[in-house]
Amino acid sequence: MKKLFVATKNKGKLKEIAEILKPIEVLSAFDVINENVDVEESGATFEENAKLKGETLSKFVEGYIIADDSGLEVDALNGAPGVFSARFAGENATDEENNRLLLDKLKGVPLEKRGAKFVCVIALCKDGETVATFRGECEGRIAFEMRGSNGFGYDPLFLLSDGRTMAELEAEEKNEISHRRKALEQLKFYLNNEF
Ligand SMILES: O=c1[nH]c(=O)c2ncn([C@@H]3O[C@H](COP(=O)(O)OP(=O)(O)OP(=O)(O)O)[C@@H](O)[C@H]3O)c2[nH]1
Ligand SMILES: [Mg+2]
Repeated sequence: MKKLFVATKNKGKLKEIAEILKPIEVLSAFDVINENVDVEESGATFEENAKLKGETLSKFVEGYIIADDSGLEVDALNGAPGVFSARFAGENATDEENNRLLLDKLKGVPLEKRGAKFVCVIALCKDGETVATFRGECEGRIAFEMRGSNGFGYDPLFLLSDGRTMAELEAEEKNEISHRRKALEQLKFYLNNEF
């Protein structure tokens, strides 16, 4: 079976990527390299950060590796937290802290002005270079309170058009519609011609 490394430390992402890419076998690059590699996500865009992570980690493994840089863009906050989504409430912030800060910043903002989207950029890399990048987006609104316990990150606050939050969806349902699914579909199409 085909194998693909993923340059992520985020277990939630890894699980979704593995599910979506089946039957390709997905392995975390961090499980097979011995060194302690830390990539500074200093890029201004999801594309830049995905490339930084993928290119750096590709030097430690054989063959193709993908990196996922993703986040939430909120209209009323001019696209924030964006590339800072994981560290919105501080460098080692928990999902709960990030969600609370987001609710705080949107206090008093009515539902029609709470538009937001999730963005996921996947970089496909090999031998220190990026081969291609793929972008997926998913639109919604920011809820007034957290609901649901599935998924990760901002899922409990991400309201879909059917009234449920992303965290109220079963894993399979999220993987049908998510930004990550949309980006990975393009990767799958690309790999079919390449891999
Ligand atoms: O509710 C969510 N549902 C999602 O599907 C999702 N995808 C991304 N995010 C948020 O955006 C950050 C990514 O930041 P990020 O790409 O730097 O990843 P990370 O630092 O968690 O792991 P790594 O892959 O860099 O190792 C994450 O931590 C989350 O806060 C999501 N939130
Ligand atoms: Mg990160």
